[in-house]
Amino acid sequence: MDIEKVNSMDLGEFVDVFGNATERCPLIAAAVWSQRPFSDLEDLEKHFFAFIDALAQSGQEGILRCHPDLAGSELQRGTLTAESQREQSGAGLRSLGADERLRLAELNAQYRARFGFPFVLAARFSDRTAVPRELARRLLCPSAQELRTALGEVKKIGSLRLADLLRADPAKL
Ligand SMILES: NC(=O)NC1=NC(=O)NC1=O
Repeated sequence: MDIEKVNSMDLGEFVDVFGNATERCPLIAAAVWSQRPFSDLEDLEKHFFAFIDALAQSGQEGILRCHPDLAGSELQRGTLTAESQREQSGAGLRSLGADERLRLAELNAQYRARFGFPFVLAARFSDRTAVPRELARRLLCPSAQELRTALGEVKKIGSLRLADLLRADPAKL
């Protein structure tokens, strides 16, 4: 899809296509739409990120809370969004052993209890051994630093998803 096609979209089309660039946060796409026209993918991405950066901390934490746990109940139940499903499967999280899954569930629960939002990491840059290692490491970080780190992961996920969408053939959308 080329950027001219993106710039020609009405609000409904734009949110249909880009609404899940940030997991379960279509509001961001609805806000970014009004910033068109975009010069290229990088410019589009910049507007998504600027929206996130401009939010109050409560809004930023809200974005994190919209993310399903890695290897959590939604993965088991098959209720993940298509993008999350692909990302988590690609990291090998669908084939964890019972003990691996239990350890991740425990670490996710500790993390959420400490920070008040779920552990978020760009699964496409990770794998089944790195996820628990990163979770255990970040569990020890100061809250303010961890919020920044987690939002950085949201941006990595968004960047990959936007790149996929811009590469996608509109006929298949
Ligand atoms: N909690 C998460 O980090 N979730 C996810 N990361 C991804 O890359 N996809 C997800 O669903």
